[in-house]
Amino acid sequence: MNTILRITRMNLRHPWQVAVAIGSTLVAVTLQLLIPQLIGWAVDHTQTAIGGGIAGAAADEALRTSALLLLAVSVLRGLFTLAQNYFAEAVGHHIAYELRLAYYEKIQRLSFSFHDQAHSGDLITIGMLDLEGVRMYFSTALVRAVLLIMLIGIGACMLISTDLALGLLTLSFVPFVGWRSSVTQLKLRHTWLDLQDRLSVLGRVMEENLGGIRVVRAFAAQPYEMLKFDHASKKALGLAHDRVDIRVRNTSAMTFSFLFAMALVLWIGGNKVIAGETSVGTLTMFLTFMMILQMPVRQIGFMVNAFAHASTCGSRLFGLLDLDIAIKDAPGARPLEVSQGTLRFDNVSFAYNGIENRPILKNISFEARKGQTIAIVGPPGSGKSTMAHLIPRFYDVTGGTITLDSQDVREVTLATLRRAVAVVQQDAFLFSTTIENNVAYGDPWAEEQRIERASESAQLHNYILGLPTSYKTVVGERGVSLSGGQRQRLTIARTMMLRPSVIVFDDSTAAIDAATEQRIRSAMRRFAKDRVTIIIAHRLSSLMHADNILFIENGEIVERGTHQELLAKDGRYKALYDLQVPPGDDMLPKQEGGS
Ligand SMILES: Nc1ncnc2c1ncn2[C@@H]1O[C@H](COP(=O)(O)OP(=O)(O)OP(=O)(O)O)[C@@H](O)[C@H]1O
Repeated sequence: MNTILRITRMNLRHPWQVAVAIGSTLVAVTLQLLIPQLIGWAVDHTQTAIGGGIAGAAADEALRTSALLLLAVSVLRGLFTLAQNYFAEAVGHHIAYELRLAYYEKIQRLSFSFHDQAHSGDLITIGMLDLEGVRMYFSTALVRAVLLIMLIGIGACMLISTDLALGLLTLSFVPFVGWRSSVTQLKLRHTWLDLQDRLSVLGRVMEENLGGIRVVRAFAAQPYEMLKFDHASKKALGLAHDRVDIRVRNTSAMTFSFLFAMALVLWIGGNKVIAGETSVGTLTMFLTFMMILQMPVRQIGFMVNAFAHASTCGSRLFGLLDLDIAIKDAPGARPLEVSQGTLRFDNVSFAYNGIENRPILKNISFEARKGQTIAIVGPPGSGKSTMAHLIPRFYDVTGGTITLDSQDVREVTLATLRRAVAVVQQDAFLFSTTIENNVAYGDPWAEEQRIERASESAQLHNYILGLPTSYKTVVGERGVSLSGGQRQRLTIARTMMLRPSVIVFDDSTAAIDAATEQRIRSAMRRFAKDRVTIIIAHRLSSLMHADNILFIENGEIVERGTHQELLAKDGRYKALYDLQVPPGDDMLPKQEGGS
């Protein structure tokens, strides 16, 4: 009920369109109620004229007048129905527009901990189908309710006041058809929700298949994938059959009860006409009214369903819109001001979703000053990426503090923090647009020369120039037309377009060969002078030049120091070094001593 009230209140934010839609409905219904009366009146007048022996001109006149009146009423009714539909739809579309923006904005702001658990397919379903359910509420539920209440209510009063017995007979099919249609629609709705679930499973199977099409082909898994799809598809087909079954059986029952009531009206009404208790015109009016009432009464079910549908869709949609955002600006947060550019981790601990008994990071402390390079190395799953994700507040620390120039990252505005901290992600995600747009993603108005300089530093410029449409080349979905290494270099160029105070390379050169990586590092030397650089890598050649190397194991720093200091310690780092470098072979690039 709260959801319905909330949607109604949203509709009322467009008062004049709502007023025109409801006003037009009222006029259209009034005109519709005139039609049976006009027909009855025409029949009676014509009959009186024939009975009085003045057939010819008077009967003609009566017929012409009623035909013209009928035409005028029908045209007017059509025009008001048009206005009703137009404005009711307009209200719905305005609401859909507002909700779509609010929904998209909310999804943009919801924190990573939410997105870690939500399925993107489900979020798209809420944003499309549930939003559509709320959009339809005004025209299919509210306006239809006004129309049906008016039509059936006023019509019933008119008929009963004309002839009690015939009136009750005429309306006798209304409760049955109204009930059957509501039950049917609610049953259909139930199966519709099931069908939605099954279709979204089907969507997920398809989405996953398309996303992993290379894996499917490489494993020759098409038959298995077909089987999976067929299984999900058959379930949907079974439900679709059930729905047709429910609909057909109920349509027949409703049509039968209507025709049965009509036969009764004709029989008893006919007897009344013969007995002189009522006129042929009145009987015609009753029968015409039944015809007019048939469709709206069947729509009672649609209306009941529309209320239920709007309520379910609305509660899902509002459930998401009302979610509290875990990571947002603290009250009174100030813009981050960077002068020295010193990053500090002070006794930082972290656990995903606040699950304290599964800590991912424990008591991490280190400091990095402007111009320094910090490297993080350690076994897979030891918490390296997690450390990087805490700096721009993708997640909040569960203990300790992270500061940038002594300002706690939780106390500055998110917008300024994220401009100051750039992360080149492990997963090189590209948008399906041109190379130029991808590089300039963080600064869409950047001049061409800057885009080219960033691409040059990322060792991609020459490759791009060799493409037929150079920087205007479209990279395909997720950058599918580029190699893994090219994608990574493009994401490096994209980040170099920004001027962050802290830049994190999260295993972002893993797909780039060592020689190209070295050239990128040389090109970046000037860039690195003005900021803190954090390198996360498994390949020691990517990080051994760092000023400070942190070796992480099980979320703790177990060793720290420069490359030489760590080798001298003869601990975990040295063991990893020995694995990667054959004894006697020195990997440290001779021309590079530092960052
Ligand atoms: N979003 C998440 N929700 C819950 N647990 C997570 C999430 N991301 C990572 N983890 C867990 O946290 C631990 C550390 O993950 P993290 O990605 O930081 O490791 P890593 O050292 O960067 O690994 P790799 O070298 O393989 O990239 C892992 O055990 C992982 O399963």
